Amino acid sequence: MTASGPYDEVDFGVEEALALVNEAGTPASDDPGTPKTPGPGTSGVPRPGPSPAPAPAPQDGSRKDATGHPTTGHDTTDHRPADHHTAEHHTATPWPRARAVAGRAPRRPDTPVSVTLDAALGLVLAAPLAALTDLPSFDTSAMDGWAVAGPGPWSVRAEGVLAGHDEPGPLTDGEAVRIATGARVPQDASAVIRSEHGRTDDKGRLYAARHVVHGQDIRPRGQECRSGEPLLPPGTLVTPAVLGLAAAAGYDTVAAHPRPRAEVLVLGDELLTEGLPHDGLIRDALGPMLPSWLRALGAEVIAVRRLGDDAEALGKALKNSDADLVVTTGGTAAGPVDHVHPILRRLGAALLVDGVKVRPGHPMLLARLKENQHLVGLPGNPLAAVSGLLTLAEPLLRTLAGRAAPEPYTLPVRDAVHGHPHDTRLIPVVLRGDRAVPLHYNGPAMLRGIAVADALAVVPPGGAGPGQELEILDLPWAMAGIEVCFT
Ligand SMILES: Nc1nc2c(c(=O)[nH]1)N[C@H]1C(S)=C(S)[C@@H](COP(=O)(O)OP(=O)(O)OC[C@H]3O[C@@H](n4cnc5c(N)ncnc54)[C@H](O)[C@@H]3O)O[C@H]1N2
Ligand code: MOO
Repeated sequence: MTASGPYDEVDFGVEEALALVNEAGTPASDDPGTPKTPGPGTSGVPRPGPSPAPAPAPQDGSRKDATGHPTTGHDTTDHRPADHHTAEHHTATPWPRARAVAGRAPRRPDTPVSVTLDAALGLVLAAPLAALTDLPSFDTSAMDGWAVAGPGPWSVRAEGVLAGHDEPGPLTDGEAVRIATGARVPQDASAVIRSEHGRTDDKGRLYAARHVVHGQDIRPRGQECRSGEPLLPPGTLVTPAVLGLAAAAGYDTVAAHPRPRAEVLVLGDELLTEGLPHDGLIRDALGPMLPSWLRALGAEVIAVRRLGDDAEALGKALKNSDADLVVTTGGTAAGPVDHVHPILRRLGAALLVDGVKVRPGHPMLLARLKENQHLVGLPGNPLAAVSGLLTLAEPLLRTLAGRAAPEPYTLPVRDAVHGHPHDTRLIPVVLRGDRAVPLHYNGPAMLRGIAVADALAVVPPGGAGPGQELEILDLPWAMAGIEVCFT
C-alpha cells in the first residue's frame, strides 16, 4: 500500500475497503495453519490465495452446532480445561466449549439494584415491569379539534381545554368544546372531531365535514394497560424504548442487574502510549481499544492500568482488585516475561480455560481468582485479543449482567476461507446483502480488517467453501448499538 492509496482518503466506503482488504483478491495474513515461530519474518508474510476449502470433517459422532462444531450440551457442568490429548494443545479447550464455560463461570448475576432511569440504559431488568398506572391514565383526545356530545351541529363552549389542565365540565348533548391532543376528554363526550374535519359558522356552531363515529379519536383510559398489568418480564434489556415505557408507566427507578465492573491491566514493557514506534517499542493498541469495547459489552470499566512486564506489580494488582472481571493483555504465552500463568499459579487461581482451539487467540485463558471474581487473559497480539474478548469476556459479562445469549445465526460466506486443520478460526467480515464477505487483513497482529468489519465469521476446522453457512458474531456497535458507550 502506497501512501497515496485510498486509505489516505478521509471518506472511503465499504466497497473500497472491500476491494482493498477482501481475502480473495489480495495477499493474505499469517498462515493460520502454520505453528507460530516468534521472530522476524513470521508476521504478515504473504501467502497464496485461498485454496478450495474442504467441508469440515466431523470429528466424532456428537451433536454439531450451526458451525459444524461439536456442541457442548452434554458437558454443561464441567469446568475443567479440556482436551488433554494432543501435544500441541495439551489443555486447549474447543472454541464452542470455551464460550460455554465462560458463560457459566459466574454462578449468577449480581444482586439487583435500584437504578434511576437515566442510568439504566443497557442494563437488564431484574424484576418484572408492571404498570404503576392505567395507560392512558385518563380518557384523552388523540387529535386537536373539538370534543362533542350527541349528534351535531354543536354549540361550541367559549373555553377550550388544553393538555395538562383540569378535567373540563361534562358536555351535554349538542355541546362541543375545543380540545388539544393529550387533553382530558370531558365526561359524556361521544367523539372528537379533528380540526380539519369540522367548521364553525358565524354563530359559533360546529358542523362535521364527515360522518362522526362514536368514540373516534378518543383514547380511553387503560387502552394500553391497566395498573398492575405486567408490561415486561425480568431479563429484558433496557433499551431507549424500555426507558420510555417505564417512565410512561410511572417509574423513576427500575430494578436491574448492576453493570459488571471490569479492570484492564495492560502488560508489556514494549508499549508506548503516544507518538510513533521507535527502537523496538510499539504503540499500545489495546489500552485505547478495550475499555470502550468492554463498555459496549455491558461492563463498567473501573480502571485501566499499564503494568509493564512486572510480575510483582501484576500479582499485587490482582490481589488488590475488587473488579468482577480483570482483563489482562499480553503475557499469556510462555516467553521469558510472560507472567500471567506463574502469577495465577502463585495466587492459587483456578484455571477454567487454559488456551482455546481458536485462531487467532489460542493462548487466551479464563481463571477464577476468587469466588465471583474472574480473570480473562487476552493474548497480546491485538486481533488475538479481540478473539479472546468475544470468546471469553463476552459470555462472562453477559451472564454477570443477567442478559440472555443472542440467538445464533449464520450467513453464507461469499468466498472460500482457509481453515486451521484442528482449530476454529474467527475472521473479520463485512455483511453485504445476505452474505458475509471475508476481509483480508486478519492476521493475529492486525487490526486493519476488524476496523472495517461488521462482524466476525466463525470458520470451522478445515475451512469453508464459497456459499457455506458460517456462524456470525456481531460486533456490539454493529448490532442494536444501544449498549455502545464510547465516553
Ligand atoms: N513458542 C511460542 N510462542 C508463541 C506462541 C506459541 O504457541 N508458541 N503463540 C503465539 C501467539 S499465537 C500469541 S497470540 C502470542 C501471545 O503472547 P502473549 O499473550 O504472551 O503476548 P505478548 O508476548 O506479550 O505479545 C504478543 C505480541 O503482541 C504485542 N502486544 C502486546 N501487547 C500489546 C498491546 N497492548 N498493543 C499492541 N501490541 C501488543 C507484543 O508486542 C507482541 O508482538 O504469543 C505467540 N508466541
Ligand atoms: O496468533 Mo495468536 O493465535 O493468539 O495471535
